[in-house]
Amino acid sequence: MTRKRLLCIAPDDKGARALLNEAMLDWEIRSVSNLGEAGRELRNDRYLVGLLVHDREQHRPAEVDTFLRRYSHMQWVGVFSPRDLESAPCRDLVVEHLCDYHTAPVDPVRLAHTLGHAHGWAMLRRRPSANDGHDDPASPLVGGCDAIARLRAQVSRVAKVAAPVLIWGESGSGKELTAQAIHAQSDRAAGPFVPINCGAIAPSLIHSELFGYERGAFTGATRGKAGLIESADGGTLFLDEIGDLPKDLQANLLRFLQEKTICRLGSTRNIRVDVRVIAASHVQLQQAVASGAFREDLYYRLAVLPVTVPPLRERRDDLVTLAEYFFHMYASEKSPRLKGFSNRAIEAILDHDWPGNVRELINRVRRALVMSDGRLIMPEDLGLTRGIMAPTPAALDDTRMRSERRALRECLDRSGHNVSRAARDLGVSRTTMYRLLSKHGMRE
Ligand SMILES: Nc1ncnc2c1ncn2[C@@H]1O[C@H](COP(=O)(O)OP(=O)(O)OP(=O)(O)O)[C@@H](O)[C@H]1O
Repeated sequence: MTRKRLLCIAPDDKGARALLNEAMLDWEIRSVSNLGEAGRELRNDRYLVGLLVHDREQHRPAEVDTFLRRYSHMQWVGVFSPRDLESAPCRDLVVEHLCDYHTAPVDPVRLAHTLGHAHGWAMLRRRPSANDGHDDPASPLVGGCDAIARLRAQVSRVAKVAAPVLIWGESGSGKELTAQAIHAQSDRAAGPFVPINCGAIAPSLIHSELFGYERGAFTGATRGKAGLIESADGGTLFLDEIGDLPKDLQANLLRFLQEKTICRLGSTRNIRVDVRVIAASHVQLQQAVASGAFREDLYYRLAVLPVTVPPLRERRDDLVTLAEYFFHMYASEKSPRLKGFSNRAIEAILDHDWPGNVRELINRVRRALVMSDGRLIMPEDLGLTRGIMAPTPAALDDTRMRSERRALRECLDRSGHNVSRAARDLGVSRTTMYRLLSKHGMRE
């Protein structure tokens, strides 16, 4: 049997030891003297139960409130002097955050009983999940499923070399986070990570944004300015939605990748820049190459190390881990009474197809933190009650997308992933089939 662990926050260690006597021999107890130390301990280690011995001199109610909000996934028991409990802010702390409290002088045997009870509750509330997503605390990519383990392994491998990386994945699946992980594990980690979304900048501005300009290069250029490539010197440049890069700039980027120099707009001087390029796209670039929208030579330059981020629906084992991770990440936005997800909410999360991937999950969890007024999040707080909600145009779209995706997947499986045969079975042309596959971000 694993030992029960307690984090005790008490101003003096002797006082804490006196409280936690022989009745708690089966506990592993760590005692700290203030909230700062407690925060450090909780960032490094996991506890289910905490004991707060309140000290009026040291603990400002607002600070304690912020601290307990942050660690609201734990069960907290408090010890207060009778005088403390006369003050309204202290009483609020008890009501909002604690599962139980004792008034000093404390009976150690009763306290041990309360803490045991709190531990029992904490164990009941804990959901077994894939390593709680902590099997590699150094990686920002949360999740323990095979697909994420493979992605983490790929990240470690490509981080060791300097060649360009091309990340493919649906929108919101974690491409930028993957790029950040590669940068953080590379020998450029101390240098800058500069992201740019090629689809979000007006085509007329991308050139000067990427390559910079000299004074007088165009009307209004009263001063010269370094571009994003230059500002990433010594680090990593992340080019998101690379498929949206205009054709003329594709040629400039290719030249930069080949020669490692850039030339600012309005200048003839080449500047040497040491930058690793990671590009990302939510569409299959091969199709853009086939249609002539993307330069083939640039594609092969960028795709030296291809990395695929799997969509969330292919990481079902991680859904609960991720939902709980974001619940805690945004815990400061919730009412302290809200303790977690109801079983029905978990079922709804597992049942949903997540077309918007991890970003959609974050948005739904944050919405639920604000909308829920009970102790547990319900499916309706997440906006995941299909039967009850009036169908909106967005919901209809969602349904159509889902059935299209299902039909595509089934046909492809039946045809042994032969696109021509799957297209025939569906009664569509091969071109339409490729368009559908691209629309749904499915690779074949
Ligand atoms: N495995 C993960 N663990 C924790 N957070 C994640 C994970 N994957 C994605 N996220 C979070 O989800 C959000 C969306 O991820 P990100 O921006 O990396 O997606 P993207 O694929 O680059 O999206 P887009 O294509 O729209 O630019 C971010 O807040 C990111 O931190």
